[in-house]
Amino acid sequence: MTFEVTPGWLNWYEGPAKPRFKVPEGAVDAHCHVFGPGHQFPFAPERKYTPCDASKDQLFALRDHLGFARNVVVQATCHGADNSAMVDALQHSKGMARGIATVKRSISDAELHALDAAEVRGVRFNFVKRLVDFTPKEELMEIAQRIAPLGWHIVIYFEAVDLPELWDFFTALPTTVVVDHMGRPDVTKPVDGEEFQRFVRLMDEHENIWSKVSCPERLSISGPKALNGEQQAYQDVVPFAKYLVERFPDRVLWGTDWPHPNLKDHMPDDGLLVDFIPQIAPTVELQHKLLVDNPMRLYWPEEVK
Ligand SMILES: O=C(O)c1cc(C(=O)O)oc(=O)c1
Repeated sequence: MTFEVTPGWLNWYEGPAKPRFKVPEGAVDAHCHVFGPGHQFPFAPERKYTPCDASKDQLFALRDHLGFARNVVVQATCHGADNSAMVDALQHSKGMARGIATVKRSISDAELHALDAAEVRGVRFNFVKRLVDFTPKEELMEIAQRIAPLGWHIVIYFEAVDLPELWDFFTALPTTVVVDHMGRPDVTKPVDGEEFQRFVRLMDEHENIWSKVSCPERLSISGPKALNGEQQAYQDVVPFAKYLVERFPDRVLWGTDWPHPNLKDHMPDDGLLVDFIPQIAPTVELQHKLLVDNPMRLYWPEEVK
């Protein structure tokens, strides 16, 4: 099957810079995706966008180039609840990748156990309306109750304005909960303003809630863009991510978000995205927690003494 990409689609950046920031040994890129390839793993009929291909081999090449050791591959919405491209990536990673799946309520216990055997460690619940159709909360809660005994966790993706309405549901989830991209704050608003502080309170009051301090390229309004060697990219996002890293050092994760679905303005140089890390995690200790200790505890606990 061949697919035509969504008009205006930006392909991931080829030939990224070698990062100047040397990530610690054993670092984990805890949020990335694979897309297809479409001829091998067709995109889902219910998808809201059709991306370019971004294969597991291209992902692993990027991992090595950036100096990372491991990946967490998050099911992209363009594959719906067909996790085969993501699982195929895990199975070819030599144990160096874990996965986050999307599942429907109709999934059987045997299918869940097969995903577990393939090193899937969680499910993603997506509330971003441009990406997915609505799923009733009772269906999601039923899935949550079924995956909890596997020791899995739940990844949630939502926009900051929707947090009040989703608060009760999120805080009732029975597992560790990981928020994608800091709950997508509006970075034109102040860090100490009501909206971001609501998110901080969510993490403050609920010790099972973690955050990915990822996607400055998605959230930034001011730039500058991570292109052409820029070492001070996305200045307006720095205070938000740094705040979370310093306040919740043991509950933050970082990921490239490669291949960066749905960016409209520019495609960042992933090498320069890595150079963003010391802006938000300014000490060696914070960097080690963010890139090694925290993701290892969540995704490879059997290797953590
Ligand atoms: O903001 C997005 O467009 C986006 C989309 C997806 C996905 O389609 O799965 O994942 C992300 O992490 C971010």
